[in-house]
Amino acid sequence: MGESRNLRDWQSGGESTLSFLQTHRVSLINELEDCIDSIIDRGLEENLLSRDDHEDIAYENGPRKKVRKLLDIINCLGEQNASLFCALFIKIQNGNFRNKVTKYQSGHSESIEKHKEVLARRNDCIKYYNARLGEKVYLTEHFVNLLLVKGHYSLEFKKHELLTFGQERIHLQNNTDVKPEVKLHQIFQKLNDRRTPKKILVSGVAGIGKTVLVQKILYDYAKTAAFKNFDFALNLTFRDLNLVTKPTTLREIILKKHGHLSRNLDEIFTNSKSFLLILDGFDEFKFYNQIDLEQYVFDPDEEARVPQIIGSLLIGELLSEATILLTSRPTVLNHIPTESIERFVVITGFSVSEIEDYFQKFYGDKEVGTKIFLSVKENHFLFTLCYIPAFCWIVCSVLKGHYTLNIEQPKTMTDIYCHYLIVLLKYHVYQVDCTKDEAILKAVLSLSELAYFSLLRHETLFYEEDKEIIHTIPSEIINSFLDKTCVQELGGTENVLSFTHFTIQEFFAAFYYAHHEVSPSDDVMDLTVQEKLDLSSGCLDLFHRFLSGLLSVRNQNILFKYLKLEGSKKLASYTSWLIESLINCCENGSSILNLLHCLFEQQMNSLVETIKPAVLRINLSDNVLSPIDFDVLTYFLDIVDMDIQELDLTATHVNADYFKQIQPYLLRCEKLWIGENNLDSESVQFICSVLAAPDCKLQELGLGWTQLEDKEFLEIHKALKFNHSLNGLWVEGNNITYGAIEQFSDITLTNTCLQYAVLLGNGLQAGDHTVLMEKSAKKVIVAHIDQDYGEEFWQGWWDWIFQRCKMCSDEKIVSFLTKVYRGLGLCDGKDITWMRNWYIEIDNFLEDRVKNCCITHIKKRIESLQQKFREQSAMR
Ligand SMILES: Nc1ncnc2c1ncn2[C@@H]1O[C@H](COP(=O)(O)OP(=O)(O)OP(=O)(O)O)[C@@H](O)[C@H]1O
Repeated sequence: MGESRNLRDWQSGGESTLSFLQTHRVSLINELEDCIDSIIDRGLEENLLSRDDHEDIAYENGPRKKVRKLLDIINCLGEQNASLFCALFIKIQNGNFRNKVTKYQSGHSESIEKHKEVLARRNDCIKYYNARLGEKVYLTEHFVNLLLVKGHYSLEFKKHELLTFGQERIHLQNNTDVKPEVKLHQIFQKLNDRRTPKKILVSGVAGIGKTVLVQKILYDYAKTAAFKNFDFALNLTFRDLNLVTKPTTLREIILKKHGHLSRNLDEIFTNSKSFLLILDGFDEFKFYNQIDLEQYVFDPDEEARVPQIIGSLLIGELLSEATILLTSRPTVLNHIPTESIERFVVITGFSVSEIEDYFQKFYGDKEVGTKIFLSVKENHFLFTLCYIPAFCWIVCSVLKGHYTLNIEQPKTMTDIYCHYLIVLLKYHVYQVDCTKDEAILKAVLSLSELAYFSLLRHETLFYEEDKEIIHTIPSEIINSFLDKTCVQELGGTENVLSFTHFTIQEFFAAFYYAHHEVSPSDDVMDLTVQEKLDLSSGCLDLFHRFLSGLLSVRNQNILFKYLKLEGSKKLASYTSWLIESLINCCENGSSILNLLHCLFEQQMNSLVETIKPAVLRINLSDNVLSPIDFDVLTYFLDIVDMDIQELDLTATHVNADYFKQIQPYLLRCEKLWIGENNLDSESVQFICSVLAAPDCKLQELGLGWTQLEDKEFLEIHKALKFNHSLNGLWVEGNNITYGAIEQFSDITLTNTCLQYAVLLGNGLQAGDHTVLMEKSAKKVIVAHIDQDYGEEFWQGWWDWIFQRCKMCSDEKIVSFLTKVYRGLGLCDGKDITWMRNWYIEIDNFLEDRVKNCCITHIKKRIESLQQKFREQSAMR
């Protein structure tokens, strides 16, 4: 008590505080040792101590040394500060702060602090699969929020996710109606549950961020006030646990990685309520199928095999009060005793904003990151898998050219998927199990066989037991590329497997085709097989691109280097098929986009040079084009340097930026079809500049159904005054009024080439046409169907309309044909035989659509349209 009086006597003796502290130094050390931690924390909070001083004191070994250090520091801080400290000592001694600590507590909090320091140090950097030596990626600077959802969702939704591509796939991530979101800080909290969950399972496909999430939890626990329910939190990885093959105890297991806790483990085990144990990467556990639930371990010091200890922890027999968080890829979930799991969390990865955030953080520059993000976003298929952080990492590293696999800079989508394959194998499978190369290669080929035959059967989801082949593939490979969904069925739950995404399945299917002899009845490249299996060419588009990319010399070399895969014998026959198909498409004007992608995948200019079609007709219609589509187009047109007889960009969402990119090629074009695009005035200006260019070759220009107004139409009129090539202008189904058409009709005075401007379905009334007919320019303005232009002219137009109808979805049919109907309505009542046939044709066509349409309101609209056509036909 004497010492205590010393401190209280501090102000009564009349001496200076500094000399008081010096004379009573010994007694003060005794007096303050019990509460030194509180003093320094408080000192820091009240700015009496700097962070550095606080750290210096905290690092001293033992409380008495800490007090000495503090007194030394105070000695240098001057009289005034010394007085403030003394006041603080007294306050703390009087118990004015609730955190006055006992001797035991001081030791306890010291251990926690020390442990937190260890965790913070261990987790402050993200461990990249493929980081360069010395390269540091700080968690605080690079962590991007991950989307976590509760529990399971339906198989229907899963299927939808698998088959959705591009931005749409990424947007599905935010669907909180189907997937209730859990925030990271809520992971251990009670959320409409009866009790706080103690056993938590976090699952997610390969590379989705499970390990990074674990790091984030530990780092936040160590460095912030988060997860403060836990005094101690620590993690064990199954990769390390695999190394323990002899019987052991939980204590020994923990101490192997957390030796600094040797003096705390007893306390942690007794007070397990505030202990968080994270077990990361169950899918990597060599003994995952040996979690023996018949024999438990009840005591942390009881010896047993690792699977038994893990099983006992999960089931709650060992440290029943502790919180256990287990992470795993989904494919091995049925080996986890899920009956004891109280919370299921699925990491679904990134959504749009997180992907953008990832890119910005990766490049360390917001602007650069956003720019690259936008270009990837436009790449429909590439963007699809960006919900997986590891895929984002591959895309970013590849685009930055900072790739350490010693592979030539990837150029195409297949290159990036190849990297994904190799990274998952090299940095995961090889590390889990150093099986020989041949075994891994064999397994990859078996997996690709599964992908191929499932593709032939239109299967994206499959039951494990139905697929013999699955049992022949080592689990490390299955776990890396497949996903598992648990569904409620009559009589219990069932596990349904799928590839991580359909694009991965297509990639593996192409891998199979490239490296296997397939029987003629299973040859998906054969048109009769495609027909028999009801595989329309569209559903094999990506398969074809991957096949071309995988067969390319570039990727064959990579596969040989990393998988020891012998070169495919199919390259020569494939390239001749590709060249022949491209030539056919160019000559007959059939859809060419996917073949251009396949050609681009080859990255072989000499191959493109062999393409010498008689004419060049490029049909890209009815695809919503993205910048990469224009890249593959320009790649082709740069090498095949011929005049373009026809370029069809109908219904492609082409816009001014794309027009700018393809300007040089437009000047090589004789017929340009850009109808059914919403053309803004900038795009129209652009077309006008092409028309007015002295070297313009355009003979026909299709601008039907492009929302043209009078202003734009008159711009075209102006440009045509300088044009010497255009014969026909097609502007059906726009919003052009009589006034503008009348102005346009003087075009024959300045332009001698133009022979017709087809204006069907614009704002003309029945009488307007007669007035126009009386004008001299009548031969140019074609606002209705009559005999003047002959059957052949109109038959060509009709064939085109009809072909468009066949391409259109039911919904689009209604809007498109309504405009055609309006156009036909303007035609006079002359009895034209061929028109009667058209009405019959359209009636049959609509009849067929009505029969097959399963959406009631659209069906009704088609029926009503059909009725209108019937009435129109009857009036003729
Ligand atoms: N939240 C995140 N923020 C930033 N990068 C992330 C994040 N999550 C994952 N990554 C990136 O993705 C890579 C893979 O993540 P991680 O290793 O955590 O995945 P995983 O789900 O544990 O995969 P696996 O099942 O293959 O072990 C990381 O190396 C990192 O580059």
